[in-house]
Amino acid sequence: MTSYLIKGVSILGGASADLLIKDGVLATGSADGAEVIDAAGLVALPGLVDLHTHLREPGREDAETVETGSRAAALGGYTAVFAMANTSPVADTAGVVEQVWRLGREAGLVDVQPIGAVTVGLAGKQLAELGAMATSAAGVRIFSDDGHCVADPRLMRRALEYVKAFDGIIAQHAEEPRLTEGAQMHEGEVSTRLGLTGWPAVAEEAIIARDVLLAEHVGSRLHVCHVSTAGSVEVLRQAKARGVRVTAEVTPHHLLLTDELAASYDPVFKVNPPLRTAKDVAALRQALVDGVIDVVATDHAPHAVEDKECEWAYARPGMVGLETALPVVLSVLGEQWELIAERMSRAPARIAGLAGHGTDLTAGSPANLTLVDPSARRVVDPAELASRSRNTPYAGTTLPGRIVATFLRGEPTVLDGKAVK
Ligand SMILES: NC(=O)N[C@@H](CC(=O)O)C(=O)O
Ligand SMILES: [Zn+2]
Repeated sequence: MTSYLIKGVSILGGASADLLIKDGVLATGSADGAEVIDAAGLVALPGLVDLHTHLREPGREDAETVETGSRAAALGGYTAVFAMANTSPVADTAGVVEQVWRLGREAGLVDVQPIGAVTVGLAGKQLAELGAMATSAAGVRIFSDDGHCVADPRLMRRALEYVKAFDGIIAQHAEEPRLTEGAQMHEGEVSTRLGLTGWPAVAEEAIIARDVLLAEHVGSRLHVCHVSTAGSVEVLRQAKARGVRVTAEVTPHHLLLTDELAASYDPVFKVNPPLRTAKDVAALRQALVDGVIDVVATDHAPHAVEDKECEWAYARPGMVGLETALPVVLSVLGEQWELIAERMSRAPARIAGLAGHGTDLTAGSPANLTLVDPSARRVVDPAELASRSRNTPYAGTTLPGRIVATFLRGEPTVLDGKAVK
């Protein structure tokens, strides 16, 4: 195995230092024979961990595959991603989660950890084989019907009870379906002006409020996907203060973009939950700093051209995000490297119980890390994305930061800003 000496790097914004990688781990001692990487001006972060990625395989390999999504992830500085279960067939059996897990291993660019569905076929009627997925080779710990809400409270309670036995997590896409029928965007001033049916903030907040009570009652772990409203933040703040075992994520796009963008009628801005108001964006940013929101998760949602380049009403919701997540977060938080490492690497690894990721880059830990050039600026060009899909809301936008290199267990997956395979 090649050894690497990363010279003159700033670890999490600290003074310039050298990092030695030997046999896949961070090491001390002689750097003889090591390949030298000049990292002057670069910042080293633990490899990023994404709790919410849609890889579309099996079923929609025209939009993304485990391999193309893994490459996009590595280029974004990620060393692990959690693959959502809304594939076709749905990842609701040990067989499908093992298939996704195996495809991830074969691609070898990031650790792909499958998320299992909560209900059979995401239909919200009957619990899936959670235990069989947990004990499968994929070792599933997180379950989600994401794309759909587990709306039936009795089913949600049962799921929380079931996973408690093995300290599993139910990740909820919080959307009361009766309140979002026909919804095209956030319900508010802009939706009224545009004449589009709205998804009210309360449709998200009501489910989060219900679920934190259920999680508290059961004593089990709840994770809230893509929190998007100021009211949700307040519900979470209160629940956490009471000691409820709840964690939450926010996407980069909900930290930056607002519902005003829907006025363009460009479906690239159509996403679930929808882009909200500037007031919501401000509350989400504050919650991320406070820790009421634990992690940034991409909700990378690639879609084929025909599903996005059509009329707003017919377009599928979702945006790609793996390759722009860190630049967007940098533009929002600035160079707060400790905070970025916590919210994009350590906290997600800790929540998921993912060993070897989100470490503090000291000798002995697996060399899962990424090198970022914070002084670089990049104009986002959809044509340059490694993802098989092009539905980025940042086309033509200048974002700070460039991912220069990523290492997975000491092997480079990205060098000089390019994927190595
Ligand atoms: N976020 C989205 O708008 N879409 C996601 C599903 C989801 O995360 O809810 C998708 O699978 O496309
Ligand atoms: Zn969702």
